[in-house]
Amino acid sequence: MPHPDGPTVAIAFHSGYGHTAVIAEAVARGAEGAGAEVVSISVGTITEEQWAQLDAADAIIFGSATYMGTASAAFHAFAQASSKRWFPHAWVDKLAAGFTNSGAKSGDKSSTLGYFATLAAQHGMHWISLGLLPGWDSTRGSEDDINRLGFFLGAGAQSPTDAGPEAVHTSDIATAEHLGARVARQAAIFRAGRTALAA
Ligand SMILES: Cc1cc2nc3c(=O)[nH]c(=O)nc-3n(C[C@H](O)[C@H](O)[C@H](O)COP(=O)(O)O)c2cc1C
Repeated sequence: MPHPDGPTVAIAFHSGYGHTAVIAEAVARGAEGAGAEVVSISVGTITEEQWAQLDAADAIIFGSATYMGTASAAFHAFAQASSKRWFPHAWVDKLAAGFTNSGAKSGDKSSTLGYFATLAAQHGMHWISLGLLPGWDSTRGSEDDINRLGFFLGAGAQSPTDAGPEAVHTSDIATAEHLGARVARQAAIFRAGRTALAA
């Protein structure tokens, strides 16, 4: 349930074949569970009303499948269209975070997350990292550990290329829920801080 004075977290994502959409839903669940109002926007079909929702959000979480070592073409088209917001510094001081999903365990997902962080910096946003230690990095670990792929910049997920969205890994879903909750909490802190400073 959104908290009445809670932050608004927007998720701006692209998923060509539905796997990354499962991760986006998990991010949304996590943010909602932490008291945020959540707006999920599939950027390939973004409308003027949805651009306005991004402008009004406290935080924007960027998400895309990794295609050819970066975000999808549809996500890049969205990012380039966001230059209209860059000119007037419309998104400055919002919080930002990111998630991606790909076929290989690595698959150059770091490159996609790094791109999201650069996009956020270009807009003057504050980047929120994943905030988890790596899972599955010792003999006691397993692929069921949260953050099993060991990312720091954001949430990473791996889905087999020959299976549908139902095969998205439960650990990656839990990791994405964590990211959504963390961004919602940080956004609530920023919101409360701004209110306190303005009083
Ligand atoms: C055009 C294209 C490029 C891809 N490039 C990569 C890549 O660079 N690294 C990787 O691990 N997987 C790559 N994949 C696999 C996708 O990332 C993977 O299937 C992912 O689950 C797709 O997510 P989606 O269903 O949200 O589109 C690529 C797939 C396509 C269609």
